[in-house]
Amino acid sequence: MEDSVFAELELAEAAQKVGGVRVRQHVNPLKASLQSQAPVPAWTDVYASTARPLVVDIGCGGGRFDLMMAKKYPETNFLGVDIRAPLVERGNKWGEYAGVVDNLHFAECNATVSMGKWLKSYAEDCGSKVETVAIQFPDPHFKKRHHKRRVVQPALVRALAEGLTPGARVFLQSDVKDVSEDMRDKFERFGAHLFDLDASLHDNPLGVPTEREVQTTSTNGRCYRVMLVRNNTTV
Ligand SMILES: C[S@@+](CC[C@H](N)C(=O)[O-])C[C@H]1O[C@@H](n2cnc3c(N)ncnc32)[C@H](O)[C@@H]1O
Repeated sequence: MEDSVFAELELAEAAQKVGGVRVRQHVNPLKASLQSQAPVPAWTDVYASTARPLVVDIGCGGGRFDLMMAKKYPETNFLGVDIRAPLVERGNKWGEYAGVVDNLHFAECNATVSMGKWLKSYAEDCGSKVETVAIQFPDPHFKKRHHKRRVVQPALVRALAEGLTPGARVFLQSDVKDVSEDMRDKFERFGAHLFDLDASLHDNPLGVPTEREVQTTSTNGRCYRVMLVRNNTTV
């Protein structure tokens, strides 16, 4: 099943390049239309059980990581979040196609703006824990004047600090050293005393690579990985 699903994914992506609807490569997250709070997902509609812990993948892209994780860990709910609506729609379609729907959902939002309310809602409305938030290979926005478009901003660090309970993990990885250091620096500056550095990691502790991670490692590129843990200091 898994092989055929991923073969179909490759075909769909190839088809897009030869004439289907193209997904824009980049979206400017600072656009005025992307500054409002996105509606919180209707948790009881999108998951078969909301008693399960939640893993959130911010900037999920094509969503293969989420699909594979949801298949591998049926007792955990997975939420792939992306700012590009077509990727989110496609992710949900692939979940249905693969028969992985009970614990997998993709939703559109600008994470920097909306994530705080979403995390709090899962904890308060479902009474369940957000176990891990992953930010993997975020868009690097190399030019200095575009660094403010990067997804990890003070507002997101504060949202994670407020929305996560002690013990929750934040997993950061990038193939760009400067981006990795910038993410870590933002957590140190704006989440000071609220997150402990668990480890700088050689391997991906989640056990399933993202699309970008496969691309990087298959060309012998380096991945810079950090795991942070929310401690019990109150905000
Ligand atoms: C380079 S891709 C990485 C995709 C995937 N995580 C991987 O490792 O293969 C970065 C993704 O983050 C999304 N993104 C960028 N800014 C975002 C934001 N503010 N909120 C949510 N998603 C965002 C982009 O649309 C894109 O799909």
